[in-house]
Amino acid sequence: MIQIDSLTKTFGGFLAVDDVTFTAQPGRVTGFLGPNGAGKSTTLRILTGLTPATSGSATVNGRRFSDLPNPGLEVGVLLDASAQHAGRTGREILTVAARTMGLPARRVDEMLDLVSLTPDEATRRVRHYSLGMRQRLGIATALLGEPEVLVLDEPANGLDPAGIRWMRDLLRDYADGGATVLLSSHLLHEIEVIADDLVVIGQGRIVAQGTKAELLATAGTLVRTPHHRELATALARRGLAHATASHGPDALRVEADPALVGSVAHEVGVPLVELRAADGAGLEEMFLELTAETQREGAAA
Ligand SMILES: Nc1ncnc2c1ncn2[C@@H]1O[C@H](COP(=O)(O)OP(=O)(O)OP(=O)(O)O)[C@@H](O)[C@H]1O
Repeated sequence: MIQIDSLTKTFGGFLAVDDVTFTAQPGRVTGFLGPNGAGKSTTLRILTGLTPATSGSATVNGRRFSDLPNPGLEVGVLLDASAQHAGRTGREILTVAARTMGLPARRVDEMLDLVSLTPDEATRRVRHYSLGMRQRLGIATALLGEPEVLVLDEPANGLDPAGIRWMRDLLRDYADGGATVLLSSHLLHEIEVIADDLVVIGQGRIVAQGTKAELLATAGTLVRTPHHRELATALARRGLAHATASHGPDALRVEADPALVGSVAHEVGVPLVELRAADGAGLEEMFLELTAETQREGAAA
């Protein structure tokens, strides 16, 4: 289990992580989501002992990373796949890591096999690896000690669609085996399919968290009508929050259930083209709205 408790980090006067609290549970994949610069990597770097916290705490199985006697056996970490020693071969990197953790040499071959790096690729120097191969090697290193906890920063970076599917299945199986899996991404759809729980961060602060099902439920209702202005006015009169949805100029996303939205439309005689619970697309919009202040392109403005 991972516990982040009132975690705060400032760089000079800049507040990068602001009183962040969440847990990632065993047997579940927790997606840590937020736009660029939201504070995800900083949180994960504190969790894995690479950066000190300004205040608050981050623990793995109840202990700080720096207090774990043999961290690789308890927590597998993949933060920056490009940070691996470029002059070593993939096999050498795994062999050194296995020795450091006191693991038998056969684990190296098992891991190479697991991440589908061929014997030829394993003897190439990492500087000649593609980003996808580096991610695979990073995953192999993280899983070497069969840790109960996995922490991965943007693991899908550089992977092709088949690689993304492979990574997703691997992490799903790992969590199904009882492990705690925490992974970050700035792309909702990348982790929406795999995450059981979501923690959404924007400008260093948690803006939403819960199970995916809960967050989907709060994504509200998608409604389409040619008379969207009249409907918007009627919804506003009832105090129901709504926003234009990206499904088209005639679409609204309303923070209420479909039955209520339908009855408001009926009251004001507005015909509807579509009325349904907002799905993943609704979640995407909610994510954009929640983190709007940190969207550089003003995507949700
Ligand atoms: N060492 C540092 N010194 C100063 N500012 C930093 C430092 N590390 C991170 N920051 C700032 O803290 C903020 C959060 O950065 P962080 O890397 O945690 O974001 P992120 O959510 O991981 O973003 P991305 O999706 O782009 O990786 C950013 O504004 C970043 O510039």
